[in-house]
Amino acid sequence: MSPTAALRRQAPWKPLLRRYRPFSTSPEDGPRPPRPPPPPPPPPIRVGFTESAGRGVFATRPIRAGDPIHTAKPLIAHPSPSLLHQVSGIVVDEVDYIEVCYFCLKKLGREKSAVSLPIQDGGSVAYESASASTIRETICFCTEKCSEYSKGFYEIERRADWSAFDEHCREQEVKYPLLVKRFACMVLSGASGADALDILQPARLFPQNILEMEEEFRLLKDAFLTAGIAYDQMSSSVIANAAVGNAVYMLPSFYNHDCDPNAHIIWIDNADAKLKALRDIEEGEELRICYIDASMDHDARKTLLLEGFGFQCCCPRCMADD
Ligand SMILES: C[S@@+](CC[C@H](N)C(=O)[O-])C[C@H]1O[C@@H](n2cnc3c(N)ncnc32)[C@H](O)[C@@H]1O
Repeated sequence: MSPTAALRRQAPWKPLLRRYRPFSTSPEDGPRPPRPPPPPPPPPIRVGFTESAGRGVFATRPIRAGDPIHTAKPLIAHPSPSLLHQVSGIVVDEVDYIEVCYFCLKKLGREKSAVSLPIQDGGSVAYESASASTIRETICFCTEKCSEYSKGFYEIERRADWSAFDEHCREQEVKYPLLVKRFACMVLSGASGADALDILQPARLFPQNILEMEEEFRLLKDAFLTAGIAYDQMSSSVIANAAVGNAVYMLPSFYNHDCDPNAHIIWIDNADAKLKALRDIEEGEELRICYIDASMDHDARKTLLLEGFGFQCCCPRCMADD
C-alpha cells in the first residue's frame, strides 16, 4: 500500500476538508459568507371540503390560542370614499391629503400641500383626479412602491368620470362596487388577469343581488365608454365576482363563518389581513371566523346572515338555536 493510500485509510475525511477549503474560516480567507435565512414555514392550514358549507380552511397541525395563523395581502383594496378628501371648485390651492394610502390603505398623517400632478412630498406621492369637473379628489401613496404599483390602473381610473358611479355607491351605501371599479381598472391596465377572482365565484346569487349588480355594471360601463376606454377585455364575470365583495383576499375568502369562531382577522397597519387563533385548535379542525357581531341574538344573526351574506348559518350555535 502506498503511503498516500495508507493516510487516506486512516483519515478518510481529509480529502473532504480539502474540497471545502474555499469556505474555511481561517483568518486569511476572511469570514464565512452569511447563509440566507431559511424560507418561512408554510401556514398550518389547507383548503378542503366541509360537510355543510362548501369549501373551508382546516388546521394541518395544532394551533395554540393567540398564535398567528397566516397573513394575506389583498387582491384588491379600495379606501372608503369618506376618507377621500373632496374639494369643490375648479382651482384648488391647498388640500388635505387623503388619510390612507390609495393602494395599501396604510394610515397616513394629515399633511398639507399645494396640488400638482403628481405631488411628491416627504415620501408620499399624491395625484389629483381629473375625473369630475366640480369635485377634485386628492389621493396619495405611503411609498414610491405603492405609487409604482398603482400607476397603471390609476392612469385608467383617472381618465373616466366616476361621479355617477360614486354617487350610486354613496346613495346605496355599498362599498363593493368600488372594488369592482378598481379591479376593472387593474384588468384594463394589465395589472391583473380578468380571471384572477374566478375561483372565488359564489355558489349562489339571489335575484336581488343580480339586479343590483346589473345597475352597477351599467354605471361602470358608461364611465369607461364615455371616457373612450376600450371595454372589450372586461366581462360581466368581473362584476359577479367582485360585487360579492368579500372576494378581495384569496385565502381568507375560504374561511367559513361561525357564530362562535375559533379564529379572527385583524388589520393593523394596512389592508394586509392577519389571521389569529382565538382558542386552541386541533389538527384537522376547521378554522372559522365570525362575519358579523356575534353578540347579537339568534334571530338578528340569522336575518343578517341570510339577507346580508346570502346563506342560512349552520354553525353549532345556530343549530342549537342559541
Ligand atoms: C367567504 S365564503 C367561504 C368559502 C365557501 N364555503 C366556499 O366554498 O367558497 C362564504 C360562503 O360560505 C358558505 N358559508 C360560510 N359559513 C357558513 C355557515 N356557517 N353556514 C352555512 N354556509 C356557510 C356560504 O355559502 C357563504 O356564502
